[in-house]
Amino acid sequence: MIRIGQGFDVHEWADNRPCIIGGIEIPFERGLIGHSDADVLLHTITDACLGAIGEGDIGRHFPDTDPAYKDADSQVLLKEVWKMVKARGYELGNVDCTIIAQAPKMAPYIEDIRNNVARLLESSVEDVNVKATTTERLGFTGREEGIAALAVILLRKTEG
Ligand SMILES: Nc1ccn([C@@H]2O[C@H](COP(=O)(O)O)[C@@H](O)[C@H]2O)c(=O)n1
Ligand SMILES: C[C@@]1(CO)OP(=O)(O)OP(=O)(O)OC[C@H]1O
Repeated sequence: MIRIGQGFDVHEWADNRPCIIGGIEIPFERGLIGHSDADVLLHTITDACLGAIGEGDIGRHFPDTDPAYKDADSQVLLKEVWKMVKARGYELGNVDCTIIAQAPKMAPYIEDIRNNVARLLESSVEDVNVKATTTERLGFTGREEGIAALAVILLRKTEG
């Protein structure tokens, strides 16, 4: 049995915030705003996992009104959701993600992010793909007001 899930998230840029994407701190003049650490990519993957198992979305499980999640490490949130995935008897088939950002240039950090996502999903790095695109300066990402991320995940029932 296989299940598919998709995720999408947006966070706004701000000064004096760390830029954390995929659990990796990226040297950049700005960072992302959120109730948590605002890791747009990990939120997207978390939502894709929840979608695949029919469990709603990240805000339902980790409300942005709950002080427990103030400045939360999004890696911890994804790990919690991954436990739910495993408890239902699923493992990763593959996950494919896109970071939509005019800046920073993501290419130097993509492999580190990919390895970190594979670690969080207890999976092989070959089953994780992370890519980036600009929007050619168009729209809110192009104006560098914020960034967005998309993910599609395939889960499969573990054998036995
Ligand atoms: N924030 C980004 C955006 C893009 N890249 C890399 O550049 C390539 C070309 O981007 P276009 O938006 O012009 O298609 C893209 O394929 C990525 O490899 C990046 O590193 N960081
Ligand atoms: C992660 C949570 C919880 O801290 O907060 P934010 O960092 O604001 O992120 P968002 O992507 O808006 O979604 C879910 C939230 O509940």
